[in-house]
Amino acid sequence: MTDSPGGYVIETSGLRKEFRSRRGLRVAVADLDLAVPAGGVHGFLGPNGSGKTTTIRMLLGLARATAGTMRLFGEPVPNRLPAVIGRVGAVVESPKFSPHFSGRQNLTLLARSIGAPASRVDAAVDTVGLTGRDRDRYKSYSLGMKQRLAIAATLLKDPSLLILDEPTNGLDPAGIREIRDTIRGLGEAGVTVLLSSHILAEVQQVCTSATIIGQGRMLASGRVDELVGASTAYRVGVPDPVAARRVLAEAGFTVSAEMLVETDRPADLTQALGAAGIWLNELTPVRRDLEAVFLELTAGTELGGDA
Ligand SMILES: Nc1ncnc2c1ncn2[C@@H]1O[C@H](COP(=O)(O)OP(=O)(O)OP(=O)(O)O)[C@@H](O)[C@H]1O
Repeated sequence: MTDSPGGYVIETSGLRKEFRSRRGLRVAVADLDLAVPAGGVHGFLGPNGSGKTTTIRMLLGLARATAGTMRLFGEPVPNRLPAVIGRVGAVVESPKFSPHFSGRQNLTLLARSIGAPASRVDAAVDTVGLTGRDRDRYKSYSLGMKQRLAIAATLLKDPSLLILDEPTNGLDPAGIREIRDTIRGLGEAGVTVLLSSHILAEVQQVCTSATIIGQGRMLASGRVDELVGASTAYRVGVPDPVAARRVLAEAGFTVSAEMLVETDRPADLTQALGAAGIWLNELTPVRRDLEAVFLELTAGTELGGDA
């Protein structure tokens, strides 16, 4: 739940971060307006170096913004961070667990140190699917299990916002799937999750909404189905593709080699063909996946430049 009047759990406005070094000024985040709605899993997507970690670090008070404003649960941060941080769980860097203790022992120690009830350990272990392996030593865990334990650690304080920075980095497909299932479960349980990632397929499967950034700037934001559906291509099947291609070109449509036409006016397409006496035997919408949208939007933004 959120106290924010706009219903957003995370809001930034004109957020900017500059790094100064001997090599000059590097703008890591520029004029970023982020709005993460309450509930569900929100993807925070961008190529390497696009400013995701820097944004998250600013939200958590780990880095100072050069300009702009930020709110968590409607409260301005970093000023009011102490008032809201108890409701925020975050996995930004690899947490330090003791390798010789079991996952459960690590969690129990942590729960004690933050004053969380011991009963939360059971709930956290269960939520991340570590039940049955929780009494094994941490050092025997796979990378995926270690990452799930890191998420379990953030759940000890029963957060309503969970911020995960590239939680599947370095995991194999099975590990990625485990984390994905865990995150999906958390979203379904009513936790708002900000999931930073550059793995598109995973985000598309788990996120309800997403923000795409490139070179620290917002490129697109909205519900995943809207982002993906913003552009729909149609596969056109006709008995005479050569004639159809000519008619469609004259009507102002661009037709790909595979007879795909990108348009939001399929009725105009059928009308143009029908008027020329060409009747369709197929008109299939082909939705792009998030990866295609992402690659298109972020083309040329992979290399962070010095300003
Ligand atoms: N402490 C720092 N000093 C100087 N430059 C920095 C610092 N931290 C980040 N940067 C630069 O800011 C830009 C954004 O980096 P950031 O780590 O936020 O990107 P990211 O989207 O999280 O990337 P990745 O997916 O690789 O983790 C990069 O160009 C990076 O080199």
